[in-house]
Amino acid sequence: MQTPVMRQYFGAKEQHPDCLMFCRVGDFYELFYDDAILVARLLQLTLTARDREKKQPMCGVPWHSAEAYLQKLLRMGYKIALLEQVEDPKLTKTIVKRDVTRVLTPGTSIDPGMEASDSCWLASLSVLGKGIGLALMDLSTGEFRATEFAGDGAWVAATDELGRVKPVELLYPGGGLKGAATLEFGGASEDASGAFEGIRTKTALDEWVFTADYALPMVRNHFKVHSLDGMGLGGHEAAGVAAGAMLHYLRATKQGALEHVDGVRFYERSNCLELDAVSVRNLELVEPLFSGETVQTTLFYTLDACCTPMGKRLLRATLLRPASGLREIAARLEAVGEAAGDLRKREGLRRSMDNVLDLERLLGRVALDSAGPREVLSLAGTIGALPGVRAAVREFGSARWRALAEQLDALEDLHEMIALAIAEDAPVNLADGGVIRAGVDAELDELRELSRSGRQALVAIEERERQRTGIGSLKVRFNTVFGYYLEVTKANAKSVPADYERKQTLVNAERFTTPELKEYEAKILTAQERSGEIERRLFHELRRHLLGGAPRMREAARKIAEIDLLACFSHLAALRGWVKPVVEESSVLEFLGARHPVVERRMEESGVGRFMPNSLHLDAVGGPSIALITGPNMGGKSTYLRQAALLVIMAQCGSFVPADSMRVGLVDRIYTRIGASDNVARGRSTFMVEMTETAAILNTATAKSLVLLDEMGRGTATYDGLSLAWATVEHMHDRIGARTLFATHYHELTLLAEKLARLKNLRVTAKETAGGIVFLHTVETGPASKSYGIEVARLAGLPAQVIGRAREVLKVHERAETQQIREASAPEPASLQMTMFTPLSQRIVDKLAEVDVDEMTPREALNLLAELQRELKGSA
Ligand SMILES: Nc1ncnc2c1ncn2[C@@H]1O[C@H](COP(=O)(O)OP(=O)(O)OP(=O)(O)O)[C@@H](O)[C@H]1O
Repeated sequence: MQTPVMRQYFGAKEQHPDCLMFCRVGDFYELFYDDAILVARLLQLTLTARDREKKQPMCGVPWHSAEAYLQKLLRMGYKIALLEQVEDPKLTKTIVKRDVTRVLTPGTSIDPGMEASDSCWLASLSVLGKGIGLALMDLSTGEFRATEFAGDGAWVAATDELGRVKPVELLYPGGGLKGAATLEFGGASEDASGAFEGIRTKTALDEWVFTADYALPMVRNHFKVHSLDGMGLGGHEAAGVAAGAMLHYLRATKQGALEHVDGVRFYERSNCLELDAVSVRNLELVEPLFSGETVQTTLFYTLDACCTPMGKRLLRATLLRPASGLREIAARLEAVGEAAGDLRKREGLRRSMDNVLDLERLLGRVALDSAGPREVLSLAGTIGALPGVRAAVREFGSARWRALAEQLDALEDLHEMIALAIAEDAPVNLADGGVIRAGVDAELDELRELSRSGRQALVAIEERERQRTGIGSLKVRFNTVFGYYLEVTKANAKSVPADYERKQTLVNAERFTTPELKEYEAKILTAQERSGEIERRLFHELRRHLLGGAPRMREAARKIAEIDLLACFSHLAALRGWVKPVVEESSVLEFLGARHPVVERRMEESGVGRFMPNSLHLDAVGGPSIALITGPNMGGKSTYLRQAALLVIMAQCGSFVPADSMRVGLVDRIYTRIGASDNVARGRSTFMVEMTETAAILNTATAKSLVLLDEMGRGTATYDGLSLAWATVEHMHDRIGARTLFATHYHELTLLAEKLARLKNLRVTAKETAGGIVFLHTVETGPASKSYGIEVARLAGLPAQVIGRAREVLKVHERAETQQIREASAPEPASLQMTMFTPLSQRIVDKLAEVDVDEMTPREALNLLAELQRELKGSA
């Protein structure tokens, strides 16, 4: 038979089938059945059972230390429902009522171990007609935004955005995303579904949640507006629906009133220098290429000199979405230049932010009702620093600094509100008392006086009783179970007067009370209880008032982030001697004496070597638009390619760059096809991944894009790879005209320079010395010499005859190949196929050369003939 608790448990489990049910029983959270088996294994807890037959497995964690266990499970991607006792067990005669008071999910719970610079995104994806809506929320800061994708590439663009943002949890319509995608977007869905694999927690919601009729009013009601136009969501129904479904989910999981979520912003992905998920990963903008590697390889790490968590988060977001407007970039660069040039003012500004803590997250904690008195004091401390920041910004004269000083609300009234209400030495927990300042509430002051005098009276009683009984060690003590008592050691128990009433006997001591003590106890405890109530009421009133100012605090946080980011860029520019890039409306990409910011810094830190500066000049109109880079392995080709992209990203973010000079015409999008991907784990071959990425580039790059292609074609047979690389370069040159850097091992491609007017050959240089090849890492004009392989072999000690013979063979091959390729690069594509590579005929020739005709029977000769013919036909 089921016990009442189990009945409650099953009822709750039925409503939250996808959650681990943590059921509060006394001082424990208990888990039952499959949940218990799973959690015991995951958290290494002891599995017990409710019954003798062990048919009802269970395990539990102490309630007061549950937090750490919950966080562990959330990090693993699980969802948890808390089935709490919702009435005081002391006040009920029957079974205590239990309800699910909160559902914790990876996207809705705030991980205290989260880095300040990290965001924890909950994503919601809607499909409405041909449009896809995406909403994103970071509950810890209240950041809420939405966007929309339409047209043929919608599905790919949406999944790409998910790949960039990397949400921890995704909400989607229960009918299944893949189904919806196939329905609406045909073949694209196959690829797109891959992007979801990286998201650990996927939560399907009923499809009606994602309808306009339900979801749009949800948004309007939450923000108390009549129309969504004001938030930029007018005309973007799919985005609005995604946002509404998310609010539904937050309500269903009982996340509270969410006062800090005070608006949802519509954003356009195309309003910035576009970086797809592949490039973000390849360029290691915010995360190392392979998880587990050190973060020091990321651009974010190299550029993070921010003073505040808001600044760090904005830096990260900015690297993922660099600006694409000249005016915006110019304004930032001007501000950075001014602050970089004035050490005193710049340091003044950075120091002014020393006491600025995580304003957004503190506000988030206040809104989610998890902030204690100390955190409210931290909030006050942070707000109190704002006037100083504003004054420091006012020192500067450029337009952006002036605008920021103007717009930064120093929130003096909110600071005063907290400072007047909360005691400076307030405890961590509200329940400990002493939170509200004296003078705020007359009744509270009176009650405090009462309990203070009560306690004084107890001291007096202790002193008097010691005199009276002659027991020097007699003490008045308190504990929550027995209240106040007189404690006397066992040895002295015989000296206790008759009017003492025994309360409790311990091993070494006896505890007593007296009518007088009882009277004081009642007084003190009532006063304390009452003042606790008043403190709670006042604290919650303060919280409500503060939340009234939430939109202003969030706005101030945004301004601080901008100020901090500009200060960070200025600091790096000055410290590292970086220069201001010229960002213009042209088709040029030019840098002189430039360095890879991450590699250079790592070399400096390790004290090994020095980064060799290098230069580049490309011009999509008129000048060379494609640089073909050849040279030995380890020569620095990849570094050179990435460096070009990183400098463009930095410049368009508004940062100075590590170069003697740099000029760049606005780039609309950066494409990268770099090295072997680790997508193989997802079951697609390296070559397939490579070609998919190349296809995306060839289909969507424009004359304003920057394209990096590194070792294209390596994943397949040499001839296939070379042909594809060859055709790709031609297409980039003739049809797209994007500024392109193409690093390759196919030496044959360098001959393309004779045919393509806007292609130039560059080589990374190396020098042969007695001790081996020394990489100079300089980039020069011209194709690389081909014989590095043979040189390496010589240094490795291959016999001189072999090296000599290899040189001869190489020469013959080079001569023949050059001739063939020249012929192949003539316009007719058919001749390219036939003359350049003849692998099949080569195989037939090889086979014929192998046979000894004298040893063959006529039958064998005929068989061979048939076999060769089959091969010929099979390949036709
Ligand atoms: N300009 C430079 N100055 C100093 N060191 C450099 C420079 N460029 C690259 N390096 C260093 O040389 C090494 C090889 O660079 P990189 O990986 O770019 O070579 P690669 O030519 O792409 O090699 P592979 O063809 O094997 O991929 C790296 O460790 C890098 O730190």
